[in-house]
Amino acid sequence: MSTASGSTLLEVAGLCRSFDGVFAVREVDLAVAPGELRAVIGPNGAGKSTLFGLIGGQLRADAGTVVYDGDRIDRLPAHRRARTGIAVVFQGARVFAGMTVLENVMVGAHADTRAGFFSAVTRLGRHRADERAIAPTARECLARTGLSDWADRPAEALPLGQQRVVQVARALCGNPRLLLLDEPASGLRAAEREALVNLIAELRAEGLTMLLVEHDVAFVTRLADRVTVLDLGRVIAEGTPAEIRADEKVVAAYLGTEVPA
Ligand SMILES: Nc1ncnc2c1ncn2[C@@H]1O[C@H](COP(=O)(O)OP(=O)(O)OP(=O)(O)O)[C@@H](O)[C@H]1O
Repeated sequence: MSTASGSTLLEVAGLCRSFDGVFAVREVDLAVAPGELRAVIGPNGAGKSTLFGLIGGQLRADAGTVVYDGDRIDRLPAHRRARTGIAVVFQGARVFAGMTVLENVMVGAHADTRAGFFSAVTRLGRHRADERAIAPTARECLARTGLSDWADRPAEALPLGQQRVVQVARALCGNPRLLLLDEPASGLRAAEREALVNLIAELRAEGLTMLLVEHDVAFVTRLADRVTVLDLGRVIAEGTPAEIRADEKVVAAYLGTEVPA
């Protein structure tokens, strides 16, 4: 099937997923243009991570479609979606201990899924020819993310903020056209968040299409072209950051947690 127009890279329609009979994601529609940075926000339990998994392929939809670059991908396993050019940075993902920063990033060229990372880790070192081919790309990704000086350090020795940047560099190593980020700023200190905001802004300026799932409204409203707001699994609002901040339904959904001015 080929439904996406030239102005849409990712098109989600009527997407539903329930757990134990309760909807986590309900009739969600979402269309992301090439080069767009789309944020998905919502209070705890709104369905953000579920939607993320339905797009990345870690979860299967009960109903609805996910069309990427004109093709339906909702029945594909995660590693096949990755091969089409969708890269994922998972919530709370950790670097591989016992590997350098460069090696961690090189895994991204092999790895298609979280499970795939482990086979990729064991493959690294066994296929020296592959390594020689991938290393220049990985070094480019390190340069792009400001990590070049850390290339040969043990990844687990880096501060958490830079470990998060390693995850982004690893995702970039697969040369994605769509980058999915699930709460990349969680647990980071203010200066680390600032560095991450700047990095994501640079990737946006380079034209990379991104879907950023985030609990922190202030973080995304500084970055996003458009914001989709979920509450109880449904889209309750979509618009520019300014429109979203002024939306009464959004303010009500976040009642008590304060939508920043
Ligand atoms: N694997 C699962 N099994 C059962 N219920 C689940 C599962 N995953 C999610 N849910 C439920 O689906 C709903 C949406 O959860 P989800 O994690 O997608 O929300 P979220 O917006 O990402 O929340 P948070 O901001 O707290 O991470 C919640 O009610 C959650 O309890």
